[in-house]
Amino acid sequence: MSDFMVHLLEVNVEVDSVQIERFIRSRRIEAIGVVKSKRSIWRLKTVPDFFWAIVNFIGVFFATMFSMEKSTAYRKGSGSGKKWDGGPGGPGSGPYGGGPRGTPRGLDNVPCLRVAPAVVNCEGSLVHFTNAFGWKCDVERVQGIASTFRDNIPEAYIRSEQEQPALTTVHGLDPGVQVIDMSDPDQEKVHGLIINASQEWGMFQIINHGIPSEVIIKLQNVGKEFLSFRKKRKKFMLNHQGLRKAMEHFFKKKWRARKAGEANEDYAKHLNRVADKLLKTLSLGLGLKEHELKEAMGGENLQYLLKINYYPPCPRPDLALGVVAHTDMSSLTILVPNDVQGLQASRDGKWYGVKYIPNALVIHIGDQLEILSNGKYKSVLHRTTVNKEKARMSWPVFLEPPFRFTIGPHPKLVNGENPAKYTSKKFDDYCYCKLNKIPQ
Ligand SMILES: O=C(O)CCC(=O)C(=O)O
Ligand SMILES: [Fe+2]
Repeated sequence: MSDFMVHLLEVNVEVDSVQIERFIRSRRIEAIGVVKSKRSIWRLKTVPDFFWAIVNFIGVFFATMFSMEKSTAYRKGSGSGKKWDGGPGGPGSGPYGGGPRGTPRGLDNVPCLRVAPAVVNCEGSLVHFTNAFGWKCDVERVQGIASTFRDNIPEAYIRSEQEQPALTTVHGLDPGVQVIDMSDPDQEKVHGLIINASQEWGMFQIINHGIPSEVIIKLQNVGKEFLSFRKKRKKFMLNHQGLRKAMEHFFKKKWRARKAGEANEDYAKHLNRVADKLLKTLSLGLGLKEHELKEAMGGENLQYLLKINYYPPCPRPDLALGVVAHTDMSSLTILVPNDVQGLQASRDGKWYGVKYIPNALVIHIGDQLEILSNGKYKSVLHRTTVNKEKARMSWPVFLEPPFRFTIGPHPKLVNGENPAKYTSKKFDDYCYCKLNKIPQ
């Protein structure tokens, strides 16, 4: 345990995450000096997008778990990535050079979700929210709304007819998102399926991946435990140095804090292995050497961010969405759901339910991988529905490049015949543009 670090970077309790995410993200970037111009989130069009009680209530980052040095770099937003740094485009400097602008599938037009460090204070129907740099905002608690409405929901949560799950979900025979058995002795076949699914859907599920079910159950229990910790005031602050203390504050009892840390550590170790395997396969699928794709995402500085989503029961699951359609800004997202069906993937403009399979991991290709692969792999458009009786939860881990790492189409995939379809830029700047709907 000595060199192990779990970073509790955030507790966004019971709030509409989009309001929060836009707020923190913009401020955060300003604060670390990436965007030099004085941009204020409030000057941008922050039309709050009301999800049905989507909650990113705790983000446990175990990215840089093996090195304090790396974690400090991460905190300062200066993850190494020297090799690709100095790519085109300066901080907040308008158009980025190099390669044609715009993206074939319109990554620009797709919303995204984001988490970041914060302190949250619940008081009555409001959440007072303060980010790591001291900026504050108040957000209404959606959990409160969930408990006051029995048969209907506030207008703001009713999605348009083009989005309502009851009207837009495909039912029937379509095979949907592929389920891949990682233990199949025919590994060539496994590789082929992964590569194909990443091109066609941008999403697949893996079973027999080698992560013991107890490890997954323990991870889930940490989130559930937090949920059952019902207090008027939940306050928690990121603390890189005093992590153990922070955990103790959060879980109140030392043994609980230790249990939570160990659960994440265990999961992180296993996940690392699964991720490496997937990235090697995806690298070969692009005609690169096994290690080249991971290297192009930051190599050993690749960040692992765990988020926990909580969706309370909703009286009108036909009208509302858990999270609206979005693509992840990550390179790869690896998600564990609970047993309440809800995740949906889009393909050719249609929405398909992703079948819940006990112990399966749902793999999403994220924006950075679409960019790196110059469009060969597809960042999957996905959303979640909610349930009338049951709360849904999910535990996605986002594999992301360090903030200051430059991502663009891999140089080996670009030539006269295959020009770059995406501009290269630092991951931080990518996120800023996407969150604020600035063309990439
Ligand atoms: O809850 C889920 O299954 C998906 C959540 C999600 O898409 C996200 O957190 O980015
Ligand atoms: Fe997502």
